Amino acid sequence: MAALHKTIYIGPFVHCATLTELDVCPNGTIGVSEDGKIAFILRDRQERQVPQGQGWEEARIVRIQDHGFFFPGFIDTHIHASQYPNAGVFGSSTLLDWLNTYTFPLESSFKHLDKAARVYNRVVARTLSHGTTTACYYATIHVPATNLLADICQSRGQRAFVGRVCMDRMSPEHYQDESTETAIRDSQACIDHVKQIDPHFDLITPIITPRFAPSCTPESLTALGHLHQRTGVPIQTHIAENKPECALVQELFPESKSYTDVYDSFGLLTPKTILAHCIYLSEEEQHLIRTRDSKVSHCPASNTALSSGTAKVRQLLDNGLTVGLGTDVSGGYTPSILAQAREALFVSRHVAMTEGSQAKLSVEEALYLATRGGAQVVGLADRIGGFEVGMDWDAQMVTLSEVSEKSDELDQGVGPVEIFGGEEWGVKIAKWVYTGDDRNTAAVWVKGRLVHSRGMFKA
Ligand SMILES: Nc1nc2[nH]cnc2c(=O)[nH]1
Ligand SMILES: [Zn+2]
Repeated sequence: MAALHKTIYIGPFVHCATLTELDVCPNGTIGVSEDGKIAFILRDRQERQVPQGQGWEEARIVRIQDHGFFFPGFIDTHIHASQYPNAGVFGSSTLLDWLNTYTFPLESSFKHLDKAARVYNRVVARTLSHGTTTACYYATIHVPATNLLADICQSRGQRAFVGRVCMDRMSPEHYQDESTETAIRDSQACIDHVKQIDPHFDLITPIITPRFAPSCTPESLTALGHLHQRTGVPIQTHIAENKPECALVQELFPESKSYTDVYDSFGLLTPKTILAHCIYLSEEEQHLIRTRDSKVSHCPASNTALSSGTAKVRQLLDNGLTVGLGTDVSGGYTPSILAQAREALFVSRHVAMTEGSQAKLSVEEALYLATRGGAQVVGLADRIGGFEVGMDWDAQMVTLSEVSEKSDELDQGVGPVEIFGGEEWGVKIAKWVYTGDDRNTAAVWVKGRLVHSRGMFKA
């Protein structure tokens, strides 16, 4: 479902021009046609020239309130929808014991479809409320629940990549694929389901999801490589997240040169592969990923929460890798990509404490990773991540309100960003990134369809 009506969005808009530069248009007008695509962009309200004779006279108008602006929707390149009930629950665990203690028991409960329905409806609604217009979801091993997640994303209007998790070892027997044959059969069933509900993958795309190398036998990795080759469906997995995990991979795949080489040797390192974490990668591995044009999902909150390590994002970027942000719920504690931008900024400062100040990311760079970078990671850079004519209107309305005269009264329901008037755009954006939350996300659209709204915008 798209926009249904021509709509003209009037007010400031902000998006990323390059990795290091924002494009701020304080007096913008953006026309979005019925198919949800941007039809025109005018940069100066005084000279506004809406196209004549094409029905734009009757278009709906959406105006920005207060100190707000339109911003591209966020792209979460790595999130476990099934782990949402555990967001914030990780204690002092690290990856491998966290999987056994918290994660497998929760995920295995998704054999009950009523549980899946409750959690998946909530996580899609919640991520939309944080401005996430595209999400790359890991579900569980269960076919009915995974298909239900695809259905829910479609009906709620979120653009999504939905993956049935493949794993046939190193988890309780009741929560693993019985065999390579059943793993492939079940993955194919989930691909077929998406083909049925969205034949051209306009909104929902299936994604082949080997959990990570230790969870998969060489036989199933081989078969998943073939499945990718046969179907062209993208791939997502984890890599080099934690030191004991890397040691385990070396032990399980002694003939492989590296963790990256494991995926490469099974045909799983392709331009359509999204690799989460990438903390402990040698220069050689980064070079191999670059050569294969595989993509990186940086998950800073998760990497800190599970004390996995600090990903060297500056180095990854300097080595020519394509990087987006992932919440990695529930390794990560929040479904907010705005929070990931903030966490990425802080993690880069921790890296800078040992590697030098060039490691620090800027606010502009963090926002780039959250939007354009994410769009490149999911292979949709020509459709989402910025505002250009011909791109889809996947956008959020951010509202920042000015502190009132009676500054001792806190307005209920107004977001936490404190604007005092006279702030320049760079300051406003920095305040949003460092102090904002979902209360500042007034409305969210995917392909021109309103998929979330709150507060004043709702009236
Ligand atoms: N963060 C994270 N890493 C993993 N590695 C294998 N499975 C997982 C998972 O569920 N979350
Ligand atoms: Zn993960």
